[in-house]
Amino acid sequence: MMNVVVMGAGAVGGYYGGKLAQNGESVYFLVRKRRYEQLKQRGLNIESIHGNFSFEPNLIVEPKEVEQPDLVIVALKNYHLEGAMPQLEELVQQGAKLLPLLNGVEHLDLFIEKFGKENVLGGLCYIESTLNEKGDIIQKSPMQDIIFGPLTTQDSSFLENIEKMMKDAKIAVTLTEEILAEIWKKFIFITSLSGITSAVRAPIGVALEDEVTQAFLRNLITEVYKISQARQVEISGDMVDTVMERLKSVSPDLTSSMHKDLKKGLPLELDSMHGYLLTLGEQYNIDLPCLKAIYALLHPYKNGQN
Ligand SMILES: NC(=O)C1=CN([C@@H]2O[C@H](COP(=O)(O)OP(=O)(O)OC[C@H]3O[C@@H](n4cnc5c(N)ncnc54)[C@H](OP(=O)(O)O)[C@@H]3O)[C@@H](O)[C@H]2O)C=CC1
Ligand SMILES: CC(C)(CO)C(=O)C(=O)O
Repeated sequence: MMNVVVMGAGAVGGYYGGKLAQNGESVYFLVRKRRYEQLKQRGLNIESIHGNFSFEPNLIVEPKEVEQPDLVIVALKNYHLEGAMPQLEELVQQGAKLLPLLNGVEHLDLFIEKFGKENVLGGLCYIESTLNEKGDIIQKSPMQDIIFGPLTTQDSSFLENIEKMMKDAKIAVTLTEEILAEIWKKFIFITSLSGITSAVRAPIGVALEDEVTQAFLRNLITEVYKISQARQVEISGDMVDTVMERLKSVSPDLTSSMHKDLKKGLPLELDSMHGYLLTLGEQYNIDLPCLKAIYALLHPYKNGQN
């Protein structure tokens, strides 16, 4: 059995780690002091559209508490990464491979540079989950997909074991050789969705109902797609139409984790998402008026209000 470390027992890590632990996998939740106290006291409680569950998580505060870590599910916010790097480094030195599920692509370059492609898998997730004021995880929409894959040659049985472990835990998982394209497809989707829902301060249905806002959204998607093409990411089909159709097909109540964080007064992953795209735009000399507008509108709130 694999030893899985979940770094970031929040809305994403707590949910997926919880599903694996519930299914009898060996899961360690590497947490900081405040979350340690909270989870020790209350346990990990997941209120999910797929069925509620609660359990006592196996909490650790130091990487050395795991004898042989095989896989680290990294589910931190991008702005937490710097503080977490020494522990991630320790885990990699102990033999673990990293599977980041963060939104964005900037962290991937950072991980590859620091740890080498052979120690990092590409990954992403589609899930709408959030923490309530007690630290419990709330999941109201059904998606719970993880897509992952190798960035370089990897032992295929290791990858298949991860896939099987997740499937057995009823996580909708896809193992792909095209992980970079999948990461970019998610990036195009999420920077558009999070940008528009946060700027409008409403779920996606509101932006789609208004002709002017819908047209802005389409232009926003087009801008991010252009950057992916400048980066030579292979994405087949009409990505702008695909994203528009996907946004129209989801519940009008769907909103982004960025919009939820904005409402809670928490910091936003603005620099690693829209800010990062603007940096790439400058590099490739692409005009990005919609992205610039989104970035400017959200900038006052990027460090949170608490
Ligand atoms: N929520 C969602 O619906 C989705 C989120 N994502 C992405 O997934 C990533 C994680 O998001 P989400 O789960 O919502 O974020 P949360 O804020 O809910 O969880 C992040 C967790 O990381 C913990 N943390 C921070 N630093 C450390 C550290 N050094 N060691 C251990 N734990 C640490 C925080 O704990 P504490 O501060 O309490 O110590 C917190 O519990 C983001 O990139 C997000 O964009 C992707 C898809 C959907
Ligand atoms: C849109 C969603 C919920 C899909 O995973 C997401 O990734 C986010 O809000 O961060």
